[in-house]
Amino acid sequence: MSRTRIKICGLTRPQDVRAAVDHGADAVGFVFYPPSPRAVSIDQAAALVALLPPFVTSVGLFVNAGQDEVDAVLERVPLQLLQFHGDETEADCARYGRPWIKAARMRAGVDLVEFSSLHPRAGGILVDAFVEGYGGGGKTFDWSLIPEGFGRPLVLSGGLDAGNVTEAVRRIRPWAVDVSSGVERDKGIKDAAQIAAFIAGVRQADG
Ligand SMILES: O=C(O)c1ccccc1N[C@@H]1O[C@H](COP(=O)(O)O)[C@@H](O)[C@H]1O
Repeated sequence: MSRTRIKICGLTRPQDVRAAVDHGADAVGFVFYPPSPRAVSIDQAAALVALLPPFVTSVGLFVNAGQDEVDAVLERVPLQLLQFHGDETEADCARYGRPWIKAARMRAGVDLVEFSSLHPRAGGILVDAFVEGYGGGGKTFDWSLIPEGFGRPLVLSGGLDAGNVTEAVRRIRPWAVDVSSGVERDKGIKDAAQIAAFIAGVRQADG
């Protein structure tokens, strides 16, 4: 069994990028969704991505962004993976010639297999709790909505933190986990000790 990949999302400060990298994150996420308290400008993101060493993936998160908006970011920020967290169609996501993952907003009645069939070219399906405002809500969802043997790379997110991630990984065995609120001391302000504890919690489940 390979180790669970870890993404730390919603970084806004150089020291938080360094903490994520130093503690062993595989990917870091930057939010390009203006209403989010974690939103970064293009200049800010370019400076933060420049801090990343090789083999740590830079991820750009978008919510129902226009093509011009995404293109403007991609022109200046070397993002390696796109995360579409809104109501984007497969065609919307495929426009940029970059790999992407697609978020499913989970609540009772959502059929993940059907959702997945609508996004056949996404590199993975991220599952997050349905919240007003699209994400970053620090809310868990009913993990039994995830079918056993899902069959595609699954990124588990939504309300994960150092206190629940070990159980989550043991139970779901996702390809990766993604966390934002659960490693923060304030919105957009990460806490190095919580990042370290979160990553240790994942590794404990990996065995
Ligand atoms: O982080 C945000 O502000 C955000 C805004 C809009 C859409 C998604 C957002 N973040 C993503 O939400 C999930 C769950 O986050 P949390 O750990 O529950 O806070 C995660 O995938 C973030 O990447």
